[in-house]
Amino acid sequence: MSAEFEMIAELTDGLAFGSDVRLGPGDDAAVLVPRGDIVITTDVLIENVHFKRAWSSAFQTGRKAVAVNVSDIEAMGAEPSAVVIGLAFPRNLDRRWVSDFQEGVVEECARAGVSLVGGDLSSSAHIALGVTALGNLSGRPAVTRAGARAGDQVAVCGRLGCSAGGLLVLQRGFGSPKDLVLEQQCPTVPYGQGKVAAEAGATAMIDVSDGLLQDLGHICELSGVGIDVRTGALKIHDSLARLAAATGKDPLGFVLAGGEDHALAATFPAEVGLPQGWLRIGTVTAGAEVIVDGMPWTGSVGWDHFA
Ligand SMILES: Nc1ncnc2c1ncn2[C@@H]1O[C@H](COP(=O)(O)OP(=O)(O)O)[C@@H](O)[C@H]1O
Ligand SMILES: Cc1ncc(C[n+]2csc(CCOP(=O)(O)OP(=O)(O)O)c2C)c(N)n1
Ligand SMILES: [Mg+2]
Repeated sequence: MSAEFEMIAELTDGLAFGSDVRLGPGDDAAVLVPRGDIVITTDVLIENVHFKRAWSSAFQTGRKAVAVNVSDIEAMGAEPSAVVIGLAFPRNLDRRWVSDFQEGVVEECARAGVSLVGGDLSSSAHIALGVTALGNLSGRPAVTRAGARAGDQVAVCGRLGCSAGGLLVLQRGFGSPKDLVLEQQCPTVPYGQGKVAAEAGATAMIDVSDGLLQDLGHICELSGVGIDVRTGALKIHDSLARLAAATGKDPLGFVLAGGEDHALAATFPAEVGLPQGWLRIGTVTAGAEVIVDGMPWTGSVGWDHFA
């Protein structure tokens, strides 16, 4: 067998599949049994842009590749079902990196409740990952970015600011606070909460990947509304407060604009009781943009690949 096919056989040996997988890896394409409308999303992760081998283990990178993609499925109010992963890496990369990466992929797939149903391998100068995730709506409508209405509550579920704090720690050559670094190496996605929010009546939803203010701005733009964020309602994790104090930074900067949180942000009608684990952080207004404590925000709103 060629080295490539041997590797594929190793990577796909012993995978477990959900009940909606008719055919997994090994053929030209996988076959899934849909439950209602299907949602599909893709994100690439590039070495030295999204992760560094010196900062994250292969296992953590495998987990992150799945987590950041499934997070978009959650944000549509869907139940994650399957992922396919394209993996390109240098010919001389230690094969151990690839097998550890795959262990991380399999671990996160189990946490997220998805089946790995296919992929692709290629050689390349740097490690590049392309992940596509699918989810089922089971008869529910998708929760888009376009449904927020003035008067709605704005709420989040998940951790804000920790991943960006961890990035700063790593950039400065440190390894602690450990909880922040772990969040950067692989964000904690609130799996299952997308469907919970949808069933609770969420009117719009997004996963926070580029920074809370920037991502809430997408809801404003597509819903034709404004959002007023109340900073007093935001949770600032203890270790983030310590990092901010030690580096002379405003902890709110991490929480409002850090990015890679993969928390869910959603809007709910005013009369709805928020599901457990969701924190109200603001209100949808009749305006047209995101404001903070009633004022325009002059700081960074988040990550831009091409700025
Ligand atoms: N190269 C592309 N071709 C087609 N659609 C794209 C492309 N890049 C991004 N999009 C679409 O633009 C929207 C915003 O993309 P992005 O900011 O990456 O969203 P997210 O933060 O949810 O990953 C998504 O609906 C995505 O599918
Ligand atoms: C080596 C390295 N440098 C910088 C970052 C920070 N960073 C990279 S991408 C990104 C934003 C999220 O990525 P993106 O590709 O925009 O995801 P999407 O919004 O499409 O889900 C951030 C904060 C990082 N994680 N690793
Ligand atoms: Mg994207």
